[in-house]
Amino acid sequence: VKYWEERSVDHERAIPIFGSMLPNALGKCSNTELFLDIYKRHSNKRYIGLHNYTKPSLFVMDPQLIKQILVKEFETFPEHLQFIPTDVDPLWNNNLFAMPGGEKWHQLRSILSPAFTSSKLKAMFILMKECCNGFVTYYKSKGGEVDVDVKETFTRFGNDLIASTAFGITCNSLTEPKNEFYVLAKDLVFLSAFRRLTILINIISPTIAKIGRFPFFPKKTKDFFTRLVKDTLQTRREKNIIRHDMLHLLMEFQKDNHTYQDDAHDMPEMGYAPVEDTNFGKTQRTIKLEITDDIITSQVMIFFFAGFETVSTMMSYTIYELALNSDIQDRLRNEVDAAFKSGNGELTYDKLMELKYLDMVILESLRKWPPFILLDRSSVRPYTIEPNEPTESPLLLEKDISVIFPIFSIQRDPKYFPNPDKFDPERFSEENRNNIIPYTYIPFGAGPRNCIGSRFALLEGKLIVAEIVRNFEIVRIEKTQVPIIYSKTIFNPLPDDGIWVGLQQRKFE
Ligand code: HEM
Repeated sequence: VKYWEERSVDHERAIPIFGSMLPNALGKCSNTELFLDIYKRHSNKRYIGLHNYTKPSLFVMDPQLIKQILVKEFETFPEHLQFIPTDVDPLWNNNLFAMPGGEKWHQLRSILSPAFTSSKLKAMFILMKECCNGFVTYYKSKGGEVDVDVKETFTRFGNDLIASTAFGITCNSLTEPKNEFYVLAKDLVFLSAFRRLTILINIISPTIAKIGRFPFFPKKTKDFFTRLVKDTLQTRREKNIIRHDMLHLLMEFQKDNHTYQDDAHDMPEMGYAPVEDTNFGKTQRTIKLEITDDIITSQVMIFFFAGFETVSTMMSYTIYELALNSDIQDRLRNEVDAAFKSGNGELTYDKLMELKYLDMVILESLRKWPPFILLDRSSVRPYTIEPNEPTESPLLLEKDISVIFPIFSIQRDPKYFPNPDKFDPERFSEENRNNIIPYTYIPFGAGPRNCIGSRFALLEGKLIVAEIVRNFEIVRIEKTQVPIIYSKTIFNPLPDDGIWVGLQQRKFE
């Protein structure tokens, strides 16, 4: 616990085992509040040291330094802190997120990137629309006004959407709430107390974690999804089935495992560029990695894992803010209604992309409520942070040091976003967005390891929000929590009792 003191770095107090995390470990506050408090105590500094339990971690708050570590020094900080030892659960360890940042990750990232270009997203848009229609039809069938826990319902919607676009499976978790896919998928994504403990053991003592060999995914769910992917692959191969989803794209790559021109430059201008562009992925690469069925399974699992909770959080908070801000809702509805009208009652991909106010609303939702409160990186070689001022000294970071970037706190800092608790889409108007200080808005991360699914997530989020605003008035009800009381056990900024709003069916002449 003297790690930072010995290096004369300003730091948060730490105690054995719990490090700087005691208030959360004792259930006194949520993670969101813990990190927000730490940030507020030190927000005039570039960085401080803290202890993530026993792991010394550098807590970086300065946007310039964030850029330096995430982008310029990517080769020094190319990976995340490992949740479990690298050889314990291949299904987890072989996915893009968990993989250490070497050549294998580079190659896999290059292989997967084309799945998220505009042409591929456009093809998947049709599948997304089917899921949206299912959602709207379900709530319309209830008639009048319904009270909805949007977190729960978007978790179901997000499940069906990613089941369709990644796994190639059709399910309706609203009309069949206990379908096997949904029940097991929740098991996969939900971090039970035991799974959280295994992650913690790996942070506190990687040696014990290596001996324990606790897998990341529960066996039953892992077996179910592995079998499902294998069976789907086999059926498609036998019957030559083509469905425009991620499984199909991965199968195509498996067949033609050579060189391709990464068409990342074909990315649509999805409103405000969610991440800093880098040159990575824009050059021609020769892919040597063999895409086995197991590698395919690992990737669809991570798309599921990474895109299920995050997207449902983004959509829930957007709808929640619209319920609380009726003026913003009305303005958005006017824009959406006009788009439906010009498409004769249909919302096309191109029309959706043109909706500027919708873009501003979603971006502001991701500012105020980023689904991940932190980003992290680990170093693979020593690195020195040079001083910025005469009073500072160089700081030598050793190999394997963990670096944390408090996205939630930065995006709620009044220095960067005045009146930060106000939901104000104008921050992202065409004139204003240029004034946002780079690296103070990074809900999808930044640098080569940014979120590969950001455009997919924005498309999905925009589509369902537009459909809801088109078909329902969103209203505040008694159960709508203001302010939100964060759960002390869920890592990210969510309440324990759901996010409630009322949906009133609109009447069209
Ligand atoms: C609103 C929704 C989402 C948010 C806020 C989000 C956020 C993030 C963040 C913060 C990271 C880490 C970036 C970094 O460390 O710089 C990440 C990584 C990742 N995300 Fe997302 N994500 C979302 C949706 C999705 C979706 C829908 C998918 C897949 C279809 C996805 C797949 C991934 C993958 C595979 C990675 C790891 C990338 C790599 O390490 O190369 N995410 N996401």
